[in-house]
Amino acid sequence: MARGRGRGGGRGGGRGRGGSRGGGSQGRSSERSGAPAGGEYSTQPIEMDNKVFESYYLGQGILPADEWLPFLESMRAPLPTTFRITPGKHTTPMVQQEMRDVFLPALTGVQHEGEAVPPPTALDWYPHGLGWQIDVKKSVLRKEEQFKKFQQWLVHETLTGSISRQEAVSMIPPLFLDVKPHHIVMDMCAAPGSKTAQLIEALHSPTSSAYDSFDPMPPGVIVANDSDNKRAHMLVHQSARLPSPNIIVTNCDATMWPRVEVPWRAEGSDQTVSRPLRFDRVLADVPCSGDGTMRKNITIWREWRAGNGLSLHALQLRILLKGLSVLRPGGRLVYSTCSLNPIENEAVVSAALRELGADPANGVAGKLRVVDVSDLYPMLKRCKGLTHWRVAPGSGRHLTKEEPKEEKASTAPAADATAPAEAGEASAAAAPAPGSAEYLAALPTTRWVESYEALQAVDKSLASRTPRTAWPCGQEKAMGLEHAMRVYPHHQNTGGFFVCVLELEGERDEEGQAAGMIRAMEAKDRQVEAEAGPSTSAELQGEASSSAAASSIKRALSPSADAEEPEGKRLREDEPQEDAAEADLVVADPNASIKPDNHAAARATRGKKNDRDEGYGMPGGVPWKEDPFTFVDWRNAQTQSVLDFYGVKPEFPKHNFLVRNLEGEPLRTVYMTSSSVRAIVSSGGPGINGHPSLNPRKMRMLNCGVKTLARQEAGKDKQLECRWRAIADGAPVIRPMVRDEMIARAELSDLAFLIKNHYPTLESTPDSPFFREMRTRKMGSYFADFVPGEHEGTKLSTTLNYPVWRAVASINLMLDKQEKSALSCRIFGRDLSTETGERQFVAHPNQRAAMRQKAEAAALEQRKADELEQMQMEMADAAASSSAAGATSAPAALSAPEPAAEDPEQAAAVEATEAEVAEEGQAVPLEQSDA
Ligand SMILES: C[S@@+](CC[C@H](N)C(=O)[O-])C[C@H]1O[C@@H](n2cnc3c(N)ncnc32)[C@H](O)[C@@H]1O
Repeated sequence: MARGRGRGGGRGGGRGRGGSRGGGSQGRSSERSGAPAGGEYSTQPIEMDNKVFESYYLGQGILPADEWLPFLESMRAPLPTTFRITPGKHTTPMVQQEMRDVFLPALTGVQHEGEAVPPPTALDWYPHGLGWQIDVKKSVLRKEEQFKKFQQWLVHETLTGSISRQEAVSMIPPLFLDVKPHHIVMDMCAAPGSKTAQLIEALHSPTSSAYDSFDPMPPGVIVANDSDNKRAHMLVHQSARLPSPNIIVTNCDATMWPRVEVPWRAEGSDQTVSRPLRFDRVLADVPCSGDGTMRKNITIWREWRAGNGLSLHALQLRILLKGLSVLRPGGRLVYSTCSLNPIENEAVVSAALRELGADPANGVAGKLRVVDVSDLYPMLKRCKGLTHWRVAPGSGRHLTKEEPKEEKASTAPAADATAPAEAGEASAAAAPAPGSAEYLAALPTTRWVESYEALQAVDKSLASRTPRTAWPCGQEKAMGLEHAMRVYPHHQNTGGFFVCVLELEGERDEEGQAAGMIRAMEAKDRQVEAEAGPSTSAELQGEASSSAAASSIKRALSPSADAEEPEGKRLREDEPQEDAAEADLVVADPNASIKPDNHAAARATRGKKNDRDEGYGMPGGVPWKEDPFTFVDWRNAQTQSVLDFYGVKPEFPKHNFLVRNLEGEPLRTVYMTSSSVRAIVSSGGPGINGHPSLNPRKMRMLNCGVKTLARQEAGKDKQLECRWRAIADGAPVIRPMVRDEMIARAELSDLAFLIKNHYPTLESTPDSPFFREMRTRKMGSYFADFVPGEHEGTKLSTTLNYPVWRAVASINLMLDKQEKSALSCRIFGRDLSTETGERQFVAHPNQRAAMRQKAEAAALEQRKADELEQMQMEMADAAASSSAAGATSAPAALSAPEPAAEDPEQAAAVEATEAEVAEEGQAVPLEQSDA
């Protein structure tokens, strides 16, 4: 079971108002309601009180006794909203500055109904001051103007990927994973993707928040996986917020992660070998009972029982062991849960350590060690991992004798929470009661069973259903389990979390796994190019008449028959349903939709129809039906037109263009991947059912790379040399590798004009050097560098780069409306494109989907009308010329209609569609994660 809905989750909402519902629990019920197991929403207030929970954790001794009450109090308080500013984007300094210089002062000293409202605070342990927290009531957010504005900013910047809303504790595991740009990283249970976002950020901007530290295409790879198909698609949306050529999204049961073969070449060698993919870093943020999220998922209060954690232990261990099996020697794995239960935490790690040979009693360290990271992030308050815990496998009276009431206090926490406390040991003197004696006496009895053998003796059937590894082996201290970290809510006003950093024995591998894969791909590319011999693009243009290309063009013109753009399809089908409170700071819990996935492994085995079926299962019951992932032959005429027009430098990765059709033909959208991603995607042997390679199928790949080029229709007057327009997402990757003439220097005033005016005609543009220059250019895609400067009292202090489209008679900044509006507000303090200056963003996914569909339908209609008009004109031309020449052949236009002309109106329609698609791709707000 995953944390959240099902047995124990729900949607977080407003602040509990303390309506009491019996049981003397004044102030412990919440008007927040939650979804019960059946999925129906309850309007009943939920009691934030569970005596079984208290009895269990007091018995586990997870905290010193004097911390028990503050802990409980904190667990009942609403969780503050936390967010991170995305590092390394060129907008990062602006967003940081807005937070520090605009919002922080505006939100300081605010009074609401006579009470002081606390201002936002920076998370002192989060690097570069990028993490923030705000702890105010919903009523304040709704009523106070400053907070309303702040909230809008937060939602808008989240939609554009400049901010990620994420629970503070969820930010911890990726920090300790210590991802470097050359690492191949696996996020085993990644959805909805808040930690994946951090991993992507770390790969591209490892050491600093500054844009100059940003590497648009580092050597490494992030594989983001989730077994739940719908949730895995959330990862596709998530990765679209932070576009990267280095990402692969997969939909596997992590316990069944396949053997993936990749080409690899050692430094200095001239031999490429095929070897299994190994990861430098693995994040195992496993499904868990989620009781560390009770401040947000209040239904867990009602549903909590000891068995929830116990039933997940085996799955968690299997995921961890699989993660370790794909980790390279010397590699690092971070195991984490948002559960406080040692059965899901220390017990899982202890079992893995033993599985990998740790036997401290006999002086054997084993191949795996728990890393002491106590010197890292010292401002982060955390407790040591437990070295002893107890197991309560059931509630039957036969399991243990009822403890005498006076001994009940023995289950209260010991002063040293990490010290072993024998089951049933009476230590009342050392354990001050968390409340009165009566309070303790009223707690229900937890049936602790001392050992697996003791359980077998009293209940064989229960023993057969209980994992032996749930019990400690007694060597936990020697195995270093106290180096694990427990984060408790009352220490820093957060949720609860468990994090353990593990490293496999092995040589330090400074270069990482990606380097050998990239060497292998480069060697292959050199060989392919040498074999092909020198080829001019003029020669290659002739190949465009091949039948594959012709049929592809036809498909491109007939979108309904086109299998491309699977994402668009998915966006509609898998739109995450979020509640109406989405635009509020406290957003719906993404894990509310997690269902238990205990049987994923079994389903996966059943899903294998025969030995030739490399699909290996159907997580979530969904078969793998993805369009092929095919790299485009660099000699393809379309690719050549791109290489020629953009005048790419020798280092341009011309072999790394990827499309989603079998023919490898660029039709509408072309993706770019890193060479390391290409090594993974294009390998594993020949695919089946015509798929070019086996790995994507084995990995149940959903998506990879970054959208980089979009097809633009040629104008009537055939001015368009290259039909491929740079997309903003992929622009940072290709911009550094195009000829200088493709990049035009522009001023802040030019940016203001382009924001204000949508597809302005060239005649209407100001007489600035940038627009003068653009008027002389051929129709096509260019990059504008907006350099630091001033305009009407506004200052730009960093260079911004965006693609622009030079149409026949107009020009446009190629940013979607939402992004343009955010940019304008950051720089000019208002949206210059609207009369009111209000921000323009669409927070709700259903609205976004509707808008996108409308724009697509309008563009399609427009295109059909244009095609018809074009065909009629050409037929008329052909008829005129054939009658003039006395010829009888059919008009050429009948067999190959020319695409419609590009004029400002049509360009605007296409751009609107593109904008909506782009918007859709980026627009899923980064949920306040579970994580
Ligand atoms: C705790 S959530 C992960 C949160 C995520 N790491 C984040 O930061 O956004 C656990 C995830 O594990 C997934 N899951 C459950 N069983 C799985 C399995 N056998 N293999 C892979 N993923 C699994 C669930 O679908 C769920 O999305």
